[in-house]
Amino acid sequence: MSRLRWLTAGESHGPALVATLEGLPAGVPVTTEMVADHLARRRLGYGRGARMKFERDEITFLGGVRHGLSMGSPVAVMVGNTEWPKWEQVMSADPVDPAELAELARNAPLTRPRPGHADLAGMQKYGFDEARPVLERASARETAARVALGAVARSFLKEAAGIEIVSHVVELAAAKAPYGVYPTPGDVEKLDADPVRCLDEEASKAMVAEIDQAHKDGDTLGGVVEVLAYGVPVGLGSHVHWDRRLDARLAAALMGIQAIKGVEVGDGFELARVPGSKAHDEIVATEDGVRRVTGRSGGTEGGLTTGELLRVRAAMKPIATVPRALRTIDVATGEAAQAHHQRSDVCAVPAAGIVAEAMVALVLADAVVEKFGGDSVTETRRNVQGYLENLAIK
Ligand SMILES: Cc1cc2nc3c(=O)[nH]c(=O)nc-3n(C[C@H](O)[C@H](O)[C@H](O)COP(=O)(O)O)c2cc1C
Ligand SMILES: C=C(O[C@@H]1CC(C(=O)O)=C[C@@H](OP(=O)(O)O)[C@H]1O)C(=O)O
Repeated sequence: MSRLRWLTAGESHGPALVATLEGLPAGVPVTTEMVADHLARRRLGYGRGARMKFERDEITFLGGVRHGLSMGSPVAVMVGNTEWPKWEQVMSADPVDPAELAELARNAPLTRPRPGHADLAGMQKYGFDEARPVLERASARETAARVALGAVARSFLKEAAGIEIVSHVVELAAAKAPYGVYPTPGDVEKLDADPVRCLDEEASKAMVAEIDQAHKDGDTLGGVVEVLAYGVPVGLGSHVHWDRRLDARLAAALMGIQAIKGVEVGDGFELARVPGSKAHDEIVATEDGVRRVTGRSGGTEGGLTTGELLRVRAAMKPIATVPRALRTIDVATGEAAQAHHQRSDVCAVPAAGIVAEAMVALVLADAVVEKFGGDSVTETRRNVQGYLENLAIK
């Protein structure tokens, strides 16, 4: 069961986000630059709103890392919000003079909850009369903290087991990339240079056109991202209990990303539409050992990794803050109203792909530590190698 523990805290317009990762072996290369690179990738993507242009992610390690290597102690990282000076009173931890707050337009009560965001249900559940205390934490700003930890997790995966993670956008509204084209780690630079992180040029253009049209229409869009993990050894996760199943752990982690409403492992829902003879991956003996002729399962069977390419997809619903605002009620009066809207992303599917990579990295890192242990990454690597060399069936 889980060996790596991780938590995030912090609000969208608070001073910073913080994240901790406990259980990481010592000796994992971890640098501020490494985290900054992944946070910069999360900011990419055609269709993101104004905030992405002016805000910066300021990274500070607070613990767990020394001279570029993890020490085995909890890793703590802080991602500063450079927007903070504008929000110091609105989001102050300590009480602020109500007269001073009343002067601030930014602090106007958000009483017209947005359909599709956490606003209304959060206000009802926590007993707030406006949405600010809900949306501050529901916001996907929090995903910056996950991506920071994901950067650490993927460094561990590479060092311990040679695992590498890639993601791409496969659908954006009605535009689709050709099915069955899987980018490799060598394609990451090209993917990151594409406005929507799609490998296929035609599909990329169609996706950009979808975003332009939605922007003109005052609307928002969702899409589907696919995450691939190369080099995953056979036997992560387990068939023996539901919460040890790696497919279940991946699905929960991906579904835990804001706005993700569907997860598929391998061919997922499509497998329900074809007979068994076209659904499973036949097993053959090759010079490279036991292999599968296809990759429909997405690299897991019975909750265990098979040693083949791990492949999961996540479907993101359209952004909730629709510029052509949707119908709602003003909770202060009970009257019909239009949902509050100031600024927002038109589409954040490319960014969601980077967050999905981080979630897959954290789940796989947990599963590697669970199976192979190790207080240092050298020990983990030795255990991985020893296991693979001694597999009874290769
Ligand atoms: C990377 C990313 C960026 C997002 N940007 C916005 C945004 O600008 N405006 C918005 O209303 N929702 C945005 N969302 C979606 C909301 O965070 C999400 O819909 C909300 O937290 C409610 O959760 P739920 O959609 O899972 O029900 C974004 C999500 C992600 C993953
Ligand atoms: C700040 C980020 O994403 C935010 C996620 C988000 C939401 O509602 O989820 C709403 C927007 O923030 P605001 O309402 O302040 O414009 C996005 O910019 C980020 O990803 O770093």
